[in-house]
Amino acid sequence: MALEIKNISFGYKQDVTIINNLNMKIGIDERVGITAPSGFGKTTLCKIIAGYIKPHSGKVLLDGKDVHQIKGYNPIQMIWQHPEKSVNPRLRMKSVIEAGDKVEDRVLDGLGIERDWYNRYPAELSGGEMQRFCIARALGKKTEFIVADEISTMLDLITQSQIWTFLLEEVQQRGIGLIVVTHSNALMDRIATRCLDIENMRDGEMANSAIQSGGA
Ligand SMILES: Nc1ncnc2c1ncn2[C@@H]1O[C@H](COP(=O)(O)OP(=O)(O)OP(=O)(O)O)[C@@H](O)[C@H]1O
Repeated sequence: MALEIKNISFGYKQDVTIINNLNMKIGIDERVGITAPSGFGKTTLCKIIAGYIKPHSGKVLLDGKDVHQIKGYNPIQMIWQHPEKSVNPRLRMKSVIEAGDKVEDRVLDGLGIERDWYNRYPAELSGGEMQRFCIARALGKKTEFIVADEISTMLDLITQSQIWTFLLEEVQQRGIGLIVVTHSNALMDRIATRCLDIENMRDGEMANSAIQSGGA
């Protein structure tokens, strides 16, 4: 199982290209860190990979299948930087978590999700509690890849550490590929088996050849 980004180009305005003919291949056994300066297009790339934005040209393929054609549960799950923006504010957390694939109790417990949070609305949870729900929701049984876009930036260090310890163990045990965007070198060194600096990737270059980062 591999994720292939093939000749992807995209811009929000016709005359401004943000992503220009990008190529990369990521295996399910990899944890790939993506870096670039602010505003360079990391979130945009994450949204394209997870199927939220269609590229102007090129394709994202999961095991050879175009991810933008996949119907039903999306095996490429994105976890967003701002969890409150990624849930419907009018739904109680029980409905939020049940809207996706079945999430095992082991995952809920591992993330420290208390069951009495289920009856609350998103605005009644802290940012850290909400992010735990969003991570659990992304870990449905049919998930093959997780795209984590700055998911712990707003959390305190203890919560960051708890969440990453669980998430890392989970992806390694279940064989889920991980794509991580972070500005933290320490986190990158802890998590990534490979680091891609998309700022320095030349037009059409295969990102496979980018510099290696330390493994976790
Ligand atoms: N929906 C949108 N419409 C128009 N322009 C957008 C939109 N979303 C993002 N942009 C612009 O596209 C560029 C890339 O944004 P993106 O959020 O992908 O960058 P980033 O590398 O993730 O930044 P950061 O590290 O600050 O989160 C920025 O200049 C941003 O202003």
